[in-house]
Amino acid sequence: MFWEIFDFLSSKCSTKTADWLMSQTKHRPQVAIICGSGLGMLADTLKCQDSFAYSDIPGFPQSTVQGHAGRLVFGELKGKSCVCMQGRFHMYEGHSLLKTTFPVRVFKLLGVETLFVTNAAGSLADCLQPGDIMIIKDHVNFPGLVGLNPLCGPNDDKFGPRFPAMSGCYDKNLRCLAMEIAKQLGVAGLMQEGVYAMVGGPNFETIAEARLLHRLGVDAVGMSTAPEVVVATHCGLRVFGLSLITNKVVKSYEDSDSVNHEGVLEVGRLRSHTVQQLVTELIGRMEINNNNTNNAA
Ligand SMILES: O=P(O)(O)O[C@H]1O[C@H](CO)[C@@H](O)[C@H]1O
Ligand code: HPA
Repeated sequence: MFWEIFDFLSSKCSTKTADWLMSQTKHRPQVAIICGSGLGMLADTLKCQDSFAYSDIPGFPQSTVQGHAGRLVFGELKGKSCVCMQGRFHMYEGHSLLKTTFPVRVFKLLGVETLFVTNAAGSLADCLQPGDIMIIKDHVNFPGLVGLNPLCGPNDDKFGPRFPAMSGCYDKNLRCLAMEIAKQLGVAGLMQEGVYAMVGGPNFETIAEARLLHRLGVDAVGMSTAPEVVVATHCGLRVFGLSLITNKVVKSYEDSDSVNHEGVLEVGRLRSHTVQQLVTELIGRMEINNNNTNNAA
């Protein structure tokens, strides 16, 4: 009974939010971008902007983390209609996973076909340095593996199947195109593909946890992204993801370094221009399949 009411309300709520947004803006986005910590400037490149504070959007959660402004910005980038979240929601803020991923379903209802996710992450791989940009090839959803998954509860068949496949959830063609663009921009030296892992946060990892993640084959770790990608893949969106490496995760008891959120935001500011260039070029050059038939509407 609880789940039925919960499911009914969340599905109704995303429709209400999408309808409200469509009544407030003429933009009909094909691409949605979620900005990670310190990467909110991606929204500044959009032309002909319409923007809304999350607090003014019916049903939208609120951002509480520094570096996440809490604005939804519509506009155009290289001739493509886009919507950009300047600020995402994290499980550690106390949002349910359904709330955390709520905007993704709203995007689906708006007609979005491709989701760009960006995040700040700590590197475990020795070859990834602060300032490098990792194209996400795959993820390990640690909360999801123990049942903290936004798709738990009754399945909403309007959005997707009960048991969605997650292999190949980061689109291969977009990953290849991104690498090609990086070469043309002369920043290929900063870029490589890797595996992102989501942990619950909000504390950064202990040394033992860092060593465990490293041994498991994780290249970069953060506290977001996987739930958004799971929900996007469930409802048939194409996904492209970038992690900006903001720090090395401490893996040695001899190492006196320690990570903090200010430092994470600072690297975001330093690399903002490159991330912006990559995302803009990729959006400009990618083909839109228009396969969002919007069955969920
Ligand atoms: O994943 P994003 O939102 O980019 O932020 C990352 O940076 C914050 C920690 O500094 C955490 O929220 C972590 O997930
Ligand atoms: N760990 C987890 N999340 C993060 C990190 C990290 O080292 N850096 C940025 N977000």
